[in-house]
Amino acid sequence: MRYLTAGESHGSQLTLIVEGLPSRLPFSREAVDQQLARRQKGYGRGRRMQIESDRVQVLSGIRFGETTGAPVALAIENKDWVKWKDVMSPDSEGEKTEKRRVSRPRPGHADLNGAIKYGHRDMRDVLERSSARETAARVTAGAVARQVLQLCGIRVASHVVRIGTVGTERLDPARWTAEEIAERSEASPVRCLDPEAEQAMIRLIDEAKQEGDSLGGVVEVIVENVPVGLGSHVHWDRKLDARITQAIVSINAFKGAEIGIGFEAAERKGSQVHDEILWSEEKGYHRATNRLGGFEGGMTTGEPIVVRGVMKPIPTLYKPLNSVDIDTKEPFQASIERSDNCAVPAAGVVAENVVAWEVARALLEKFSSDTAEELHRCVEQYRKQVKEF
Ligand SMILES: Cc1cc2nc3c(=O)[nH]c(=O)nc-3n(C[C@H](O)[C@H](O)[C@H](O)COP(=O)(O)O)c2cc1C
Ligand SMILES: C=C(O[C@@H]1CC(C(=O)O)=C[C@@H](OP(=O)(O)O)[C@H]1O)C(=O)O
Repeated sequence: MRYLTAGESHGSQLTLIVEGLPSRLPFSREAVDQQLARRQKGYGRGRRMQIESDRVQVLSGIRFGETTGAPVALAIENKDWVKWKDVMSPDSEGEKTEKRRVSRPRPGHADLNGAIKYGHRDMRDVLERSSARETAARVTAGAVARQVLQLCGIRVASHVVRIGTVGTERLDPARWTAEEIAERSEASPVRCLDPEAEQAMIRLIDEAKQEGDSLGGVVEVIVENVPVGLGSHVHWDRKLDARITQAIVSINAFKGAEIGIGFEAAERKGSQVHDEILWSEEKGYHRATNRLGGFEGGMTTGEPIVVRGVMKPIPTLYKPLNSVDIDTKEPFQASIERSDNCAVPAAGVVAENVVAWEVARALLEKFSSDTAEELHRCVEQYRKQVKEF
């Protein structure tokens, strides 16, 4: 299974093609729209989110609520486009307008590097595509992938574990199910499970906004009921933990990812890191702990996948940073029209969906899956086989 996205932030729409889905998979447009709506929420978002109301349009590959096995083409309209039609015109006869031309690169964005690399004197040709607007298409891909996961009883959830200096304790996995995490985080404006930390995070976002500053943070994604042995130890690019961390770091503004206790493993002794193996009639093989976040040797262990991603603070600041105009080579202080000042809660939804995609992709690689029924049968049979191993 693979996907491609296309589209600019202020162009007419985002386009997504998903190829390799099983046929006869029930497809719910409402479930995709639900994920899109979740991505638009979260305390700290800017005015653009009041303009957009993302909904998926199905162009091909689905008939009467089921996949046919053909590529699925989907689109999400950019409502803001009506105000940008002349600036974003694809017609060669269209006037290459000076209006909205960008000659002032914003620190922390792709503007300057992209302009130098692709030879653009108008950095709009870079920033339109580098914008995190594109994450709406990636959430759509993840929402489609979740329909594969749902068929196999695999659940995905996420929550915010840090914004700026305010963080929460690690979850006790025995206490929290994916369903509870999803429910509780959804009820919180910052998608945090701890009510005290939630209030402190909100205060921090308000303070940063008043100062014209921005904030980053950390999100955690949990995937439950994953079969043992997704991914592989035999080759670097088949290791699922590596694919998942790449997916996380590919989200705009994400600078790192860790599996399980991640960087904390460096400080601990081996006996405090590795998860002892147990067996019982009821559960089959399982682990006493899940410090390694559901992975050994690039393969799933059957314990929940636990992955965290760190997001840098939003680079566009109302408090201006120094930069250099590429026309005059003169220094200037960046001024802005609108921006998010914290997008960590929204980015958590993106993280959740890119992880869902990678898990579904690994599932379809492992199991025979021309039809949804075939995939379901193979997964069930394998789960039985694992228990009898
Ligand atoms: C959901 C989401 C919303 C974002 N919103 C903004 C924004 O409003 N303003 C901004 O400057 N950056 C925003 N960003 C971050 C930039 O897109 C990102 O920092 C930039 O494209 C440069 O990429 P890099 O940080 O990965 O190097 C957002 C990121 C995400 C994931
Ligand atoms: C449009 C979205 O996020 C945008 C991501 C973004 C950036 O620079 O990444 C900048 C802002 O866009 P604009 O400059 O149009 O206000 C955000 O609103 C979205 O998440 O759908």
